Amino acid sequence: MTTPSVQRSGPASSRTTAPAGAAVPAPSGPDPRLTSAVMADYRGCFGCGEEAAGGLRLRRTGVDDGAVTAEFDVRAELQGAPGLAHGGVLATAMDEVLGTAAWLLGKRYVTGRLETDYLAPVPVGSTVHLRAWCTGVDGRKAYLEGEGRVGGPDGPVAVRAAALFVEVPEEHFTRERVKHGHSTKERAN
Ligand SMILES: CCCCCCCCCCCCCC(=O)SCCNC(=O)CCNC(=O)[C@H](O)C(C)(C)COP(=O)(O)OP(=O)(O)OC[C@H]1O[C@@H](n2cnc3c(N)ncnc32)[C@H](O)[C@@H]1OP(=O)(O)O
Repeated sequence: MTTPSVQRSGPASSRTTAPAGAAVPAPSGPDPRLTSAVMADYRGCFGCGEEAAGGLRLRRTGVDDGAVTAEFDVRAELQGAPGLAHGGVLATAMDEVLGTAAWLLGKRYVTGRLETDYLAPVPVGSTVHLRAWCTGVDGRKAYLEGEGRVGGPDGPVAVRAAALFVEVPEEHFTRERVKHGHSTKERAN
């Protein structure tokens, strides 16, 4: 994935900045291992799942200039201050689109660190247009950045994020389910 030409108005912290010389891999699409029964089902995802009634219902829209694109509508139940999107909702949206960009690196990643800058209030009723891209991979660590704009894909940036994702084995997901008694078949029941 090539790093797109976006302007940043402030640096990520040292913990979310790729080290000099870190490779920026091309998006390879989901690794076949990610389509296992454990990893394939995101219907209940708070960020993107169509069955998560109170969730963001973020829609992935494609890849543009090396960045993953997505959008979501700020429904009334996603507000914090009256009439404005909750900051945690915007952080969740950034996590989701950054996670999608990490997914396209073809391995299993989880968020290790997420940094968010809030630049402008986001009104209820607006659509947030999101982009995320990888700035480098260093061993198990993938560095990603992203932004959310309002008023259209080229509108002003309202939220910006930088993150470190860490590659994990599939057992990362199964061992917690086993520990807490959740079955992968549970959702079908
Ligand atoms: C097309 C279809 C698409 C579908 C797409 C679906 C997309 C879904 C999108 C979903 C999106 C939502 C996504 C979500 O919400 S993921 C859910 C939220 N995240 C988690 O639950 C993760 C919880 N944390 C852990 O499990 C462990 O702590 C991890 C796995 C992260 C690391 O524990 P582990 O024992 O395995 O490894 P390690 O500790 O040796 O660390 C390894 C390296 O990483 C460095 N490090 C670690 N943490 C930090 C930190 N905070 N700042 C800076 N550095 C950090 C560390 O120094 C080390 O570096 P080095 O010493 O090697 O140099």
